Amino acid sequence: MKENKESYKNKWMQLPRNVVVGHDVISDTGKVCKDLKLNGNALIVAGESTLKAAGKTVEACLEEYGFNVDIAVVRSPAYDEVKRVEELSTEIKASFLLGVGGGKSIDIAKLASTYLDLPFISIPTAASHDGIVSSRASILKDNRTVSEAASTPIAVIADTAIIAAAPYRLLIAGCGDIISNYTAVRDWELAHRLRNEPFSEYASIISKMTAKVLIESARMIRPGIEESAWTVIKALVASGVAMSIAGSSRPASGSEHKFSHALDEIAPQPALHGEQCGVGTIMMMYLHGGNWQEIRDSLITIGAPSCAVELGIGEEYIIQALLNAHEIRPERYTILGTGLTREAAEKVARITKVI
Ligand SMILES: NC(=O)C1=CN([C@@H]2O[C@H](COP(=O)(O)OP(=O)(O)OC[C@H]3O[C@@H](n4cnc5c(N)ncnc54)[C@H](O)[C@@H]3O)[C@@H](O)[C@H]2O)C=CC1
Ligand SMILES: O=C(CO)COP(=O)(O)O
Ligand SMILES: [Zn+2]
Repeated sequence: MKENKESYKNKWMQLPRNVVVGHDVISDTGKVCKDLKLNGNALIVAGESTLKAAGKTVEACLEEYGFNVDIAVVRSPAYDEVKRVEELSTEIKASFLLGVGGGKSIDIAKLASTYLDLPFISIPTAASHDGIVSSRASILKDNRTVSEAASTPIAVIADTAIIAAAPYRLLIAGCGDIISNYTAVRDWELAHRLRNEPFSEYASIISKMTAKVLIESARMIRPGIEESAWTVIKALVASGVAMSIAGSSRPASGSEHKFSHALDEIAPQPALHGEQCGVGTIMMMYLHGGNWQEIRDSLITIGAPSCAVELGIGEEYIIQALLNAHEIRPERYTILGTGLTREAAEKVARITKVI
């Protein structure tokens, strides 16, 4: 019986073909696209500030190689933005998309290209998250973050000069997103033991290794230094590869991410994704009975937030997010189980000095 063409797509490990990292690699964008045999019309998907930081350069480099280029400026990673990008892509008969910016721009471009079945190129302008190469997109649906399967970029172009020049806070956020892999993998192992959830040794080892290497190099992560950008980008790429191998965000998203997503829903001014995940990791590592002090010390060494005050979020929102967290993606079992009591939430936040 001829297997349904679509079925293999639930089993594949989709990885990017070319990952280009280095000083001024952005000027190779046209060549990278030509080498990938891409032709025709390109659609750049970027935010306001990332259009200035890199989008206009990408446009010029593509036009130099004969591509027609259009630009979509996006704001929040919501479905209506994805829809708008899809419609524009269809209107201009785009043959490929390029996500230029932080995680939100990249996710919107990633998901729109998935729906359109078009090639997608990821051009991070900051090392702030590990969605750079992943086969996932985290999109807002009714104010709740949902993680969707998406097409892995066919190429990643990470210009370390641009990334090093981005606000240092973004690099620190990327470190937080990587360090969070420690508790994400512990949650995954727990779900495998308690619920026989499918588990990938390879993906979990790669994911833990990114956090270990980053923590060991915490002292050399500094603002404005391309070497630091390189170190974090390599970790983010490896973490994204772990997600692609697992075919889910499990290696990089557990209870600490549920906490961050819960904060996004209730905090008046959420902090950056990676900053919230870092603080969540401290508390979830405590719940796991692990070395939460090491996590906290590493975040402090890097200069990342380690408490509510440094996140700029009130204590009550931290407690409430801890109480709500288990309801985010309830099918994903973590150390939060069926939820914390208020006493337990206050205790973990106090003992770990988050509040
Ligand atoms: N798909 C996946 O596997 C993953 C997705 N994510 C998603 O990514 C998002 C978080 O990404 P972030 O980058 O933290 O948020 P973001 O996309 O909102 O970017 C943060 C801010 O940095 C600015 N920025 C980026 N590059 C800049 C530059 N070079 N110069 C000046 N400003 C610059 C952006 O304009 C934005 O204001 C969340 O929505 C999260 O859910 C996070 C991890 C994995
Ligand atoms: O942020 C991510 C990994 O760092 C993606 O995780 P989610 O699947 O929770 O959106
Ligand atoms: Zn994350």
